[in-house]
Amino acid sequence: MLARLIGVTKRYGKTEGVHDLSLELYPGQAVGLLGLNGSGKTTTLKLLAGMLFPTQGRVEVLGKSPRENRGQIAYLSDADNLYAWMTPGDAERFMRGLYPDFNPRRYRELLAFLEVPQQSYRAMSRGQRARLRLAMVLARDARLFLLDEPLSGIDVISRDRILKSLVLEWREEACLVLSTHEVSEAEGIFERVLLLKEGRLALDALAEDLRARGQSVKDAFIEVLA
Ligand SMILES: Nc1ncnc2c1ncn2[C@@H]1O[C@H](COP(=O)(O)OP(=O)(O)OP(=O)(O)O)[C@@H](O)[C@H]1O
Repeated sequence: MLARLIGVTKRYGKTEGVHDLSLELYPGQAVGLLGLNGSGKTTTLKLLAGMLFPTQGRVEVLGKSPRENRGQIAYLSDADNLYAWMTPGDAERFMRGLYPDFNPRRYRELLAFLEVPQQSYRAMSRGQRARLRLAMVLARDARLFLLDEPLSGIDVISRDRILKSLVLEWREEACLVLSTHEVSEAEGIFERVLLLKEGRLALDALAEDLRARGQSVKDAFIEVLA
């Protein structure tokens, strides 16, 4: 097992971000984290990344707290948060300085695959910015990848191409958790889907088990929300 949440509740004052959440993540898995707006996806990813502490319960990454294993975790927030002057080359130097596991060769392959233009962040479109931030994070050799709505702003044709390539060629040694509220996007892509509803884990299923039941991810989603 690579990471787990054990009975985790996170409260923000009176609001609950997640409630009594338990789940286990394994190497080689590409997991789709689904849910409506406000269902707790970002909270879950931040708890796993060690950016939030549980109000109750425990989070472990490789048997330690996420903070103790920070070097093994690659987290991509949903915020548009790079320096305006940074070009892809500057971003490479920045990441190399920060993360010993940053792989420059993979980064350059990703820049080409994601068609990131060689210009400053400020001059990029929203989708181009999302592509650059994705390349920066995926170029790491971390064990746990936590991507919060990484494709938001990217056009629908490219989203499909990027997601398929990312998930279907996922690395054996690492686990990917990718959040999206676009349920249709998860169809036929992820081997496992987690569905959050009002901060609770409403479904944790292997796609093949859903298929065996004759259910699509969307069917399961609608059933859970009903
Ligand atoms: N900093 C905060 N302060 C107060 N409440 C918060 C905070 N962050 C999140 N929440 C609340 O926690 C709940 C879960 O939010 P979260 O951002 O985890 O959902 P989400 O599934 O990522 O939503 P979205 O799809 O809109 O990004 C929501 O009710 C939200 O209002």
